[in-house]
Amino acid sequence: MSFEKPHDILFLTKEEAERIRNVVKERFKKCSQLTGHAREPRDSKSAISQATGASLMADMGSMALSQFKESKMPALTVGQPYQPCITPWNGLQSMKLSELRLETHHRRCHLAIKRVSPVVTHATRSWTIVQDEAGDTERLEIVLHKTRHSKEVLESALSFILREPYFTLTEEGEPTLRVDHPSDIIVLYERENPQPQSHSPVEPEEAASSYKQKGNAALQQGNLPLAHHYYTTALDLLTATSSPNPTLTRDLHRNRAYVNLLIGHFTAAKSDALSALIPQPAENNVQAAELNGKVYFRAATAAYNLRQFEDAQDFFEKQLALMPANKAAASNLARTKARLREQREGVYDFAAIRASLAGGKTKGEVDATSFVSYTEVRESPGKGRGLFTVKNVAVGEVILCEKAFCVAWRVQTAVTCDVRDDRIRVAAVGLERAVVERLMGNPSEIGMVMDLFGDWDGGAASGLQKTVDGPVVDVFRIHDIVARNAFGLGQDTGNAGLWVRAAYINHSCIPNAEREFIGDLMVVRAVRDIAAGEEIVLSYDESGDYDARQRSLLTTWGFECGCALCAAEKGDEVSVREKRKRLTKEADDFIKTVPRTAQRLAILKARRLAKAIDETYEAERFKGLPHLASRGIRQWLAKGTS
Ligand SMILES: C[S@@+](CC[C@H](N)C(=O)[O-])C[C@H]1O[C@@H](n2cnc3c(N)ncnc32)[C@H](O)[C@@H]1O
Repeated sequence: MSFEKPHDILFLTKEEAERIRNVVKERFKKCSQLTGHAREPRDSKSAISQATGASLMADMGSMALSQFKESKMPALTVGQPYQPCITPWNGLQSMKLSELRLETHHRRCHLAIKRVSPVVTHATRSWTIVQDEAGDTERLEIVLHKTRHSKEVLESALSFILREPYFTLTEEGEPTLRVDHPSDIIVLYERENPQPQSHSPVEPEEAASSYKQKGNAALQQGNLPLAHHYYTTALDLLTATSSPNPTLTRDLHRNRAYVNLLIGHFTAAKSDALSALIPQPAENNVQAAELNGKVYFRAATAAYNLRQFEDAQDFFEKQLALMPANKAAASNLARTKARLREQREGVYDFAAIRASLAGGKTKGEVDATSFVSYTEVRESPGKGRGLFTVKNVAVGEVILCEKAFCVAWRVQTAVTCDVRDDRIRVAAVGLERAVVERLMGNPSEIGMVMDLFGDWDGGAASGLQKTVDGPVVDVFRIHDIVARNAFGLGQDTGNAGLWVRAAYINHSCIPNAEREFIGDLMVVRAVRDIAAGEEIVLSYDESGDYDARQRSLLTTWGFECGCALCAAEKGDEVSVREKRKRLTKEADDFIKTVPRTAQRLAILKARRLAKAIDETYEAERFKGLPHLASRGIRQWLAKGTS
């Protein structure tokens, strides 16, 4: 079984890699020379016209402005992490563009700005020209996490607040305000203060009612973030009154629950739905029963998506009690019970799950959940934490089934140059984006993802997940976590995902388990009997070539494997390794070109090749150890002659 991550396969010429490294180094040099220098004012007219032209070119798909012109993939520098702002914006001091200093994080400050040009959109970054109240203009760029709810953040409004603005240089050496962490930019949908100045008790309610109408209109137009904003503004107005109108408050919560479901904010959707319940309505109150039924459906759907199946079952049952003829409620309840069986007992209908994928009915996200109770996370000496069994598991038995936390299909990738180890890699940036977006919408899940292993620990802000301005997700931690914990999905090399339980499984070249994927459900099975308390180990890289395997483990995962097989292979003469490599290549080419229904002569050749590879493993030193290099040809033989 392979643990290969498609996004780590990189085909760059030496020259191209060197060029990327030089661009990065050049920028660093410039940045450090300019640190703390005062900002030069920009000519606003020419900045706006430059952005307008660039936006047109970007829209036309022109690559002329891409910083790495020859590279097919966009390039990013990684490894200069800084923590997101953790102070609410109104606790930060206001500053002006004219006060910006180069290569500086303006801690404890905020900038209020408005957009004055179109947005220039590239694959991994978007930029625009902004103006402050003094009329000064500057460039503003969002790197990677530039969309929310499939909309460009910079295009979603005209006014923004930047918390603790970072002023730096682009790869081309142009000064820019740069946003990495999505929580460092606050979108202001309206410039006016929604809080009425009058003190009459009726007015806030009228204003709230009008915001509700605006929210409904935005919802009808499909502008979900704006609808969410209006409902929230209305609720804030009502909460500030001494006796908020209960019907209007419930209407707003019910509507916002719906929007939250649509934008994938399941924690908030559940809480909104429960706040919209009409308490103890009369039994013959048909309208109340209908509204409460709707609300239970929304709470149940949110709980289902949060994989809180006990709650989902309870809410669907309550919906069904209020709406006995509702067929969807009955089938949703049955689905929820099936999830509970999977979660509690590990009982899966794998055939049905496979069938649900047939004909490309879904992208691959199956309706199933995780079963983890045969395992626990513990320290694994020399390897950080690991996943251990809590009971004896027989060969072939399922140890763990896990539904992906997040999957990116046909994942977008980018070349990264990591300044910490000067290595060029390809990162699954599409998966990073999807994880960040999921966490920004569901802060209750931040802790379990941030607990995974990554090189950047988040510094002083590592435990913080929320301020009054909303969730805080450190994108640099997510980058490192995805780099060390994501898997490609089986043979389909275009997809990648994050499984937060399986992410604790360490590597061994002599694994005791293997995994397969049914859509985004990972199924881990024992390949030999495993005793209770033993560590589960998978092979991250199955290459029979010792040097290639070590290189991949070191580059992608940051460790040198010390298993018994590696120790034995390390002792091989270089000439033996070379011979094994040559024979393995011959075997690989043979497998690729000769069909499994092969004739006698081909079978004889395959046997000869397998034997020759096996003979490169010295019998005494490799006693009891697998011969990884001959595995491919032996599998061909097993299938071809069966
Ligand atoms: C997917 S995580 C596995 C869980 C991780 N050990 C933890 O503490 O969260 C992968 C990381 O675990 C460590 N690791 C995995 N297998 C290892 C091994 N055989 N020897 C040393 N470190 C290993 C490496 O740091 C690697 O980048």
